[in-house]
Amino acid sequence: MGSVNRTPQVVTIAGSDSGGGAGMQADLKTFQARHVFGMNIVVALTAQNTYGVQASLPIPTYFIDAQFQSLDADFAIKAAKTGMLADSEHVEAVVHNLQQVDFGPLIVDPVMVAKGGATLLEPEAVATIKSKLLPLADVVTPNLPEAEIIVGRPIKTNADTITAAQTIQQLGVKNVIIKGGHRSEDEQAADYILLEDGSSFWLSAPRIATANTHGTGDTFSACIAAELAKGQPLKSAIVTAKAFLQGAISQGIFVGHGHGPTNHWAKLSDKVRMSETR
Ligand SMILES: Nc1ncnc2c1ncn2[C@@H]1O[C@H](COP(=O)(O)OP(=O)(O)O)[C@@H](O)[C@H]1O
Ligand SMILES: Cc1ncc(COP(=O)(O)O)c(N)n1
Repeated sequence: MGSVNRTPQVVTIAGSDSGGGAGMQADLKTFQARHVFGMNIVVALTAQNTYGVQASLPIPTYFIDAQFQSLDADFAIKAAKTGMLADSEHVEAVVHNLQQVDFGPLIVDPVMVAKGGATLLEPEAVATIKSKLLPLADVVTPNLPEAEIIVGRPIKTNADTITAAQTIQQLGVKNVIIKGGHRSEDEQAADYILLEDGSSFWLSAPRIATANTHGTGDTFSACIAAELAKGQPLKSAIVTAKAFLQGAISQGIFVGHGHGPTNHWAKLSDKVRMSETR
């Protein structure tokens, strides 16, 4: 059947956000906006809104296996991303399944704590992510607090960011992106990218003063996966993701009463700048 499986297909392996702004809902909205066919493997459910996470429920791991098997039996998946993985048992289940399938390049967003403060990954699972999941990853996208936990030291300066990326690369992941969204004192939201070939660069865009940043990290990694599935080289996939985020944060939509989501209908921003140094 020559005509099937020509549409780029992408899967998110993540937690569900009932509020629709983060987690796999942000991923699926991003996939739709970037014109790829999105699928999902649910690892955990959350009862969540723009105020925070009210409850969460990991899915039994046999059901994670079942979802992997259903997708693998039918689709030609060209890129995958992970998000909320809950705990060590669920990280192990995802790793085990990823070893059985070929879903293309893997983007690991090492989600640990929601912006509202809720735990999305039990602290004991960080070691499992480091030793078992990161070696399978083509790209890892920690924010600054996640990168600090992975390397086990504070990241205060640009030089600290660069050495942290090198340390993370040594864990066996080819390409590392340390996102600078949390450095709120910076006028620019600057992300540092260290690629497999040893080259590196910063991607910056003007920091937007807004409370609507729920799901930014999910959206960013989902956009990279979407662009890779369409065949874009990694470097331009990352630049597109940054431009998508800048648009989605600056051209806000307003729902809920707390930290609102971003706008997945927004146009790509032209405010992203790439530089060798900061
Ligand atoms: N206020 C902001 N203005 C502009 N860009 C932002 C802002 N907050 C985050 N970003 C960008 O959004 C992307 C996601 O980063 P971040 O918010 O740090 O991720 P996470 O959701 O994992 O904490 C990065 O490219 C970051 O630079
Ligand atoms: C199910 C799920 N996955 C990921 C996030 C992280 O998003 P954020 O850090 O923007 O709150 C979240 N809040 N919920």
